[in-house]
Amino acid sequence: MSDVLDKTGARTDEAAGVISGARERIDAIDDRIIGLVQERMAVSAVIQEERIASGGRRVNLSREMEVLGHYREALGKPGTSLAMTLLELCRGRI
Ligand SMILES: O=C(O)C(=O)C[C@]1(C(=O)O)C=C[C@@H](O)C=C1
Repeated sequence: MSDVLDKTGARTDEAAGVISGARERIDAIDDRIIGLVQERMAVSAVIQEERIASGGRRVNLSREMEVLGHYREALGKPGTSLAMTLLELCRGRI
């Protein structure tokens, strides 16, 4: 079996070609997602720094509930887990 067949798990050259092409698209999408997460972290930091400088707290739980609801409506229950991970990345663990 050739190396590309082995890497993709496919059993034919045709399937291996389709899988390799789709994986390239996934890698490109993941790069964009990572860039958006980093952009989200930077914007979130601006908000948190402004609130703390004004005498407020880093965390705003009512806003976090809105964010969790937004992801849950769009993606179902796993969306809540995704939003919790994003919030942890943006404001640290609480
Ligand atoms: O919207 C805010 O007030 C933020 O501070 C941003 C953010 C977020 O990353 O979405 C981060 C921390 C807060 O607890 C709530 C939400």
